[in-house]
Amino acid sequence: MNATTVQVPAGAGPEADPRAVSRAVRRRSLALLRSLLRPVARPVWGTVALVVGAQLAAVAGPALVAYGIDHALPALRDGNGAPLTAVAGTYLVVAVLGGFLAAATVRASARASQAILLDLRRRVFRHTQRLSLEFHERYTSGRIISRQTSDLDAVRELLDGGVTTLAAGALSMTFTAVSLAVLDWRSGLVLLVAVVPGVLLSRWFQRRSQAQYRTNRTAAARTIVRFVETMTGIRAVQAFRREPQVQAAYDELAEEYRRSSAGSIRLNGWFDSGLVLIGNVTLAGVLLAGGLRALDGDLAVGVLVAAVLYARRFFAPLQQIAMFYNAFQSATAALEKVADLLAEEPSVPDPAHPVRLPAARAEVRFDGVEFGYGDGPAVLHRLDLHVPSGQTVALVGATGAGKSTIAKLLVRFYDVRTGAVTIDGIDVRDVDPVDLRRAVVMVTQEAYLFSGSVAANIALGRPGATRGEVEAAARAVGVHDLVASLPDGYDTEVDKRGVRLSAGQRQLVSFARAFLADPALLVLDEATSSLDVPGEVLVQEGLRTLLADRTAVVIAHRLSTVMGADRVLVVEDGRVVEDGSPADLVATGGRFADLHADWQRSLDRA
Ligand SMILES: Nc1ncnc2c1ncn2[C@@H]1O[C@H](COP(=O)(O)OP(=O)(O)OP(=O)(O)O)[C@@H](O)[C@H]1O
Repeated sequence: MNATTVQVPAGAGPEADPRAVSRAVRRRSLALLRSLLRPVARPVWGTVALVVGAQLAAVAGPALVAYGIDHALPALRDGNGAPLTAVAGTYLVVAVLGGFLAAATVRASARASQAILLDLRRRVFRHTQRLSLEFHERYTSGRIISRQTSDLDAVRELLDGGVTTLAAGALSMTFTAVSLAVLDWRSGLVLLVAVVPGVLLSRWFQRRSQAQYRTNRTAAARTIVRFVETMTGIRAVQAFRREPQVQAAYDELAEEYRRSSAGSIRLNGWFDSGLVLIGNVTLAGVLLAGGLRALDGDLAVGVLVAAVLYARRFFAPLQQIAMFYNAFQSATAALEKVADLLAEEPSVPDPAHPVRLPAARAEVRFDGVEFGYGDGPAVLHRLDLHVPSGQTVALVGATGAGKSTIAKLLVRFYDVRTGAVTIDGIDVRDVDPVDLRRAVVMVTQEAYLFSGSVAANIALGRPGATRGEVEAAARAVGVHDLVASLPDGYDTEVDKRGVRLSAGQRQLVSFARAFLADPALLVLDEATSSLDVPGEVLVQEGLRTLLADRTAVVIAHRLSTVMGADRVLVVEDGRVVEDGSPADLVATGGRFADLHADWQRSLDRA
């Protein structure tokens, strides 16, 4: 989906009326805006007052000039300098005050806008993190990055001066027109006539730029999404030598982005030129009409000068308004998309009445579990399973059989369609999320390490763990010697700038992390990649320590792991087709016995 497509609100089906959808989207983004403004109401009102003050000060200038020319100068000629001193002093005070108010406006609006942005940035992160795995599989990382970067940037651009410029521009035009009408209504009429082409030109620009901006945003979003997706999959790109094709596709998108940006610059150019033309013609009109009347003695010279100054001022803000109108549009679109993201509900909601599970024994049951991903076909079909506390169960079966799905239901990455998954007799949907996270830990194949030290990565298992506890966990799973041999020992950085650990080493670090977490139920997706023999032995020993004294469900890829388990479940097409101790299953013959024989043969060959 591209960046500007209006997304269907949560719960609305594909048949929803598009107008109702866009109303819902707008309502949501307005509600978001209101909630963002509420905490900064005072600075916002302060900014409004400052903008009004600054514009009043600015509009007073020409009126003072008119008074100076028509009254103060003649008085001076008659020997009375007081009016001129007064008007010059007032002019100076107003000018200084105007400058002060303008500076104060920038400060006040920056304070409010930065507070709003901080709030929004935090909300987007907190919310995205809270959303369930199902959302993250659906919403590409490129789109999430767009929300956090270009969309928040669009809002920032508007808030950083855009809103105040728009408000100040509109106020300046209104005040100028009113002042001119009060000072000399005939000159005001000339201005009124000039407003007609001005409005027509602005309407034309507004319509064109709306379309143009949409094209721009789509092109920008497509470029970002393509970039992120290519770089995320860079291994596959390089492995399959797809660089030329990927480059060509990206070049095309970048060129489209350039073309649409050039289009909007051209449009702005036309609009600016049109405004300058209308402005100059208006000025000439005011000067001509006023000049003729001044020659006849019907209009004071000072008023004529002030009228010319007002006419010059009138159209000036339109250019800025036009410039920020684009920013305004893109910020509105961005805010809609961010509001849309914030309206996403986790598909795995926290329980309304959480049940505490302080000391889990981790007796696990699947009772008539049916499950499928999203609206897709069922992957598990009425699965019944009982794992007593302390048992190690190995799940084996062909790829796509449903092993990982069983594991993901245990840690509640997803909720079942029917039936229930229980731990110690409590439905996992009702267990207090904090207790569930403590009781059930999943170690995934990829053994993801965050940037930071090895110690910090192990300590993730139990926040607040001491260095002694981290080391003890590392010793237990047999990774201590390895860590100690790294350049900075436990403080060695494992991010891109630091040491790169091998797949087996990462696995051991993730075992240490899980050991430290000490969950009652460990769910482990064993790595498929085979290691060299010493590495393999280390990992197997680490695994044995990790699995001891707890309930464990292991998606096993190694014969040694399977044979070390208390029980083997053979999964086929979302059903458990064999269940028993490894030795019994080999003895009775069947799928596992065949699998065991295949495994044995491949080991003999190796
Ligand atoms: N996120 C997902 N969205 C939709 N379908 C999925 C998703 N993950 C898995 N599936 C489907 O569910 C079925 C079971 O997949 P699962 O990953 O549980 O199999 P598996 O036995 O763990 O396979 P493997 O050994 O290859 O990891 C497959 O048909 C797969 O296509």
